[in-house]
Amino acid sequence: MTREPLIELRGVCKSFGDKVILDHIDLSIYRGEALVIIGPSGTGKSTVLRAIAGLIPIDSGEIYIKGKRRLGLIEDEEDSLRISLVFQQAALFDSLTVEENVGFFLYQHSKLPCEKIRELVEEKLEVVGLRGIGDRYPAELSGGMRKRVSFARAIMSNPENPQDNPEVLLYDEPTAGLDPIASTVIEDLVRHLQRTPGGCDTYVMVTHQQSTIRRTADRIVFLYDGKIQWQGSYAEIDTTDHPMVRQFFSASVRGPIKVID
Ligand SMILES: Nc1ncnc2c1ncn2[C@@H]1O[C@H](COP(=O)(O)OP(=O)(O)OP(=O)(O)O)[C@@H](O)[C@H]1O
Repeated sequence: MTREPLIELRGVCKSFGDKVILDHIDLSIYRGEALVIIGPSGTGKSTVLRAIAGLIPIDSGEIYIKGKRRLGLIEDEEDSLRISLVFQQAALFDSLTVEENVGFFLYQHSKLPCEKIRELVEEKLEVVGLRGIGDRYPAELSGGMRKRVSFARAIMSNPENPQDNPEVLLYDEPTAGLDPIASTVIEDLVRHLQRTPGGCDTYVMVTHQQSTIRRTADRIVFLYDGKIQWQGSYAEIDTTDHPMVRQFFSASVRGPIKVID
């Protein structure tokens, strides 16, 4: 029996001006998968995430969500699954409390009583290990805590609309700028959310950090020059003789990847 992907990109192309960023990308994401996209800076990794999220239009190709072709952007139509994006910066509203930030979607889009929303927020804060901080403001938190608050917001769901529960999380460099220990906390949390009811079992992540790749990837895709150049597991990084992967992980300036000055 063939599994149907949750999300499928077929021949996706995207240029900015005359710069081709994605050149006929084919990529399938299956339920329960932990997919990590790697590659040199400026190669289009975040663009892939934003295309999957429906935040930017693609020039050509097709994106299928649970087998149904997406025709516009996320704001134009209802996807049959909710995709949540966790940005590199936690992107919290500074003037709102943690509780108001995490519950933002429900305060805006549901008729649930405030008391119920507060309870749901507290449950999600507990999942990310931050119980009892709902009254604080983002400025009072460390960078790692702010990230975890943004994770809680991403997995927020509405019990009145279970179809709104996030089924895919997109993480854009969740450990960028964090020290190694804070990174470990986030990496553990990513895996924890994947395995915990009330979390989200499928994710696609972009990261540059080797520890994050090692600890959070089931499958890795290597993007360069508009194309997926290589796919494999973390263990296969050590054994592959693919020249781009070798160059990337040996941090060499010599090889097929052009160094941008
Ligand atoms: N909205 C936009 N308008 C014009 N150019 C853009 C836009 N978004 C991205 N780009 C360009 O597309 C290229 C790919 O950007 P993208 O952010 O996807 O790369 P990336 O692989 O995620 O990079 P990094 O690892 O540095 O975060 C870059 O050259 C970037 O400047």
